[in-house]
Amino acid sequence: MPTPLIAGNWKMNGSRSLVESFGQALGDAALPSQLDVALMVPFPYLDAAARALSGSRATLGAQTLSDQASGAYTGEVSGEMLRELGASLVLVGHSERRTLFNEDDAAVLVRVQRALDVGLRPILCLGETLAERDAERSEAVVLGQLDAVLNGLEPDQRQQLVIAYEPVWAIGTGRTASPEQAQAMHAAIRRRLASHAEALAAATPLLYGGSMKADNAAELLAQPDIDGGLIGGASLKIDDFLAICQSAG
Ligand SMILES: O=C(CO)COP(=O)(O)O
Repeated sequence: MPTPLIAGNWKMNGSRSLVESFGQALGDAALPSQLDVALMVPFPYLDAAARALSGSRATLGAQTLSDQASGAYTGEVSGEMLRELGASLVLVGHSERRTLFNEDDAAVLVRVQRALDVGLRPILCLGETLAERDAERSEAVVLGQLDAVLNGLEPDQRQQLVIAYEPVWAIGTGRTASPEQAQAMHAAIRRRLASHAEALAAATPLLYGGSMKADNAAELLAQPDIDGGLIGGASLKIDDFLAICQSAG
């Protein structure tokens, strides 16, 4: 079974002082021994976060990366730059990137490949909209997003993936997927991974995201195929984030 991972996605929130507070609190916290913790902070805070988290077990991640390695792409940030600033993880294909920034499956695959090229571990985000769930297309949509990446990678590259199932209708809405709904999708993802290789299915961490909070985390994390969480809003409050970390122990 993969080591549980709790990753906080700050999105376009936070501040330099919040970075400092999290570094301090995560350094002081008695975290469960079998737990990986990560914070995905906005680009401008990566450098400060690398320093602030250096006395803690938490690793550092970014929220996206350019589909180009370098060059005349004003405003973009390359995977190599993220590595240089101390990131080891990067979100790819978050539903906000897919919807608001028009990143389709091909764009997601290129970014996964760019991340792998420079040694960043991609957290590949998958999820269906409410309309797709209501039309009973959830599994087809999510597995389609997954296949678009798996089929573009070599077997050794697939082993680097972390996968996050984040139903779009549960993100930032306070409406979480039920443990049964989340487990069912995670099991479907696990089966699809197993169709490539049993070892891949066994080793890939599958995170749930979407209104995961201190008071519902334990029930979600108790599901057999949920290996951790990708936390949005609750990752901006240190007490809530630490409580979720404790639930994963
Ligand atoms: O999008 C998310 C994490 O990437 C989930 O956000 P919330 O936890 O705020 O619903």
